[in-house]
Amino acid sequence: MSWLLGRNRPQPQQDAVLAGGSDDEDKNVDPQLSNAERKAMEAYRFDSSALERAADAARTLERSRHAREALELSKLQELTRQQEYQTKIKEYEAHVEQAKVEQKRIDHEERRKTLVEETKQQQQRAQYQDQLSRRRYEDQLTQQQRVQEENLRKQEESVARQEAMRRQTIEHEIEMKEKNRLKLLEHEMRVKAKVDRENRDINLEQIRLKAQEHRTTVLESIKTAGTVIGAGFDAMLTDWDKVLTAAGGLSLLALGVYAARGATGVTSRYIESRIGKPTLVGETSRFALLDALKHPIRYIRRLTSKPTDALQGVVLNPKLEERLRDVAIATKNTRINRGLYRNILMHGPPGTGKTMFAKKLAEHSGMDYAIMTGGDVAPMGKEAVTGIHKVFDWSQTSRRGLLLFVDEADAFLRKRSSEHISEDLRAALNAFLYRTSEQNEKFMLVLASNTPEQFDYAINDRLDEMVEFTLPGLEERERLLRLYFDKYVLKPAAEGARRFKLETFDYGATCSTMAKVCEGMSGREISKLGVSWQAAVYASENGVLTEKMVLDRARSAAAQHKQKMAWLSDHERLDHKSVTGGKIE
Ligand SMILES: Nc1ncnc2c1ncn2[C@@H]1O[C@H](COP(=O)(O)OP(=O)(O)OP(=O)(O)O)[C@@H](O)[C@H]1O
Repeated sequence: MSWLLGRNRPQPQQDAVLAGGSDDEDKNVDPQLSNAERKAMEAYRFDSSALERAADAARTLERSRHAREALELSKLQELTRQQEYQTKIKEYEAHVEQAKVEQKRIDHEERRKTLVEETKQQQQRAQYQDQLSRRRYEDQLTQQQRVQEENLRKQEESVARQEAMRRQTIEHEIEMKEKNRLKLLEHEMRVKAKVDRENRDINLEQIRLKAQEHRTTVLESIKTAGTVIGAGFDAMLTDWDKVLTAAGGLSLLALGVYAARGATGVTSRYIESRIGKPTLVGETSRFALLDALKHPIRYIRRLTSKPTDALQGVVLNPKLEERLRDVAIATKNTRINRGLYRNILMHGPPGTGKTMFAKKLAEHSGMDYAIMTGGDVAPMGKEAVTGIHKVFDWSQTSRRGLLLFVDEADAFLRKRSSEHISEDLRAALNAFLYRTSEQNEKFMLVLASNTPEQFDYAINDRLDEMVEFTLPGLEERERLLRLYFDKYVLKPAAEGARRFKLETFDYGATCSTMAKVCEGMSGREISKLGVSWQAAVYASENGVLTEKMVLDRARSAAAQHKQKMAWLSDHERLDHKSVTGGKIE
């Protein structure tokens, strides 16, 4: 419609029209008027030229052939523009809706976060409250414990004071009694002395009479005996037959005595070589005839005893236990099948259970065992060879099969090339080698040594199995401590032994603590610790073994062990590494 109102017309023309108009108007304005009055008048003036132009245009349009189409077109354009506006409005509304949804989502998210945060804070608050209450409870417990300990201490002190008082009273009583007794004795002696003094003459007379009587009796007896023997001799010497008979009888009696003595010696020597224990054998489970007569019940019990577990009461590391179990099974089957026994070497630090296992092995396999010590061979000198042969002869006669355990075997089975070995020892070694050159179905040889590197090579050559016994590790120490705590403390306490009571504490935990303390100690040292707990109870005043006493003994044993290790000379450290299990502290 702008073209209709002439807005799109070129500006100069319009300006010209406006200017023209203005000129005409200026002509109509009174020249007498001031500028201000003129301006005020212009404000009320109406420019009708635009309306006139519009009317002209409308007339021109009415006259135009395309007026109708132009109007329709302009209407259409107007409609289109309105629709565009509507679309934009709708888009805008959609945007607004979306913004609202987004806002809602953000609000929801915010609320959720707030909720999570609040929950977290509540949890933290609850945890903190919980911690506080726990701490309060622990504090209460500690306080109670302290009070209890204090009470206990006071009670103990009071008991100790009472005990001291009681002891003082008893001592005082004893002292008084002793004094009274001495006074009484003195009085009695004094009275007796007085009486004696008064009766001295009578007593002397009595003694004199008794002595005279005794002398007369003796003289009478001698006189009678002399008369009888003299008469006998007189009768015998006058009769020669009686003399000859007496001489013959005496000679026969002497002969009988000597013959009997000789025969007994020969028989006993024969019996000893067959069944008697050789001097080199220190300990044996084999019963001699005499032992069977002396202890028949023990003998019968042993005959009827069932084989035990070879590792019962022996605590070793699991791998070694497994290996020894194999050895035990093999040995038992060898005995059952009358096979050839294998020779075993057990080496390792002292007190690690070598002898113990050897005995158990024999019991488990149903064999007898005999223990000899290598150190006993050297002092026998020239007799050593005979001694060794006796041991092997005796071993051959065992019906059940014999496990011959040679402890400290290195003492006489050392290298022949060594300068330290004497002639007698060399001969003993040769005898030993001779008797063990072949494997045997009568006896099993088990050698034990702390220093097997000293063995003669010929001995090494005879070994079928070598087993190393090591010092117990932490786990084994704990098992050993439990074993010996049970054996030496719990059992006697449970059996109600007199003056043997045990305080209640966590025994398992105490054993674990001690296992750490007793580092480096051998099985023997730990078993001795068990005995020392018993000694502690017997030495205590009230006969109660407390946890503190148990731990104190363990600490003391560990300190002693350290001291022993420190005493090892350099020579021992180098030569006897196996004494310390390779560990030198
Ligand atoms: N592994 C172990 N398990 C249980 N007890 C043990 C063990 N080792 C040693 N003992 C205890 O120590 C004692 C001595 O052990 P044993 O005589 O067997 O040691 P060893 O190795 O033969 O020592 P040594 O080389 O000095 O002859 C045993 O009687 C036992 O009480």
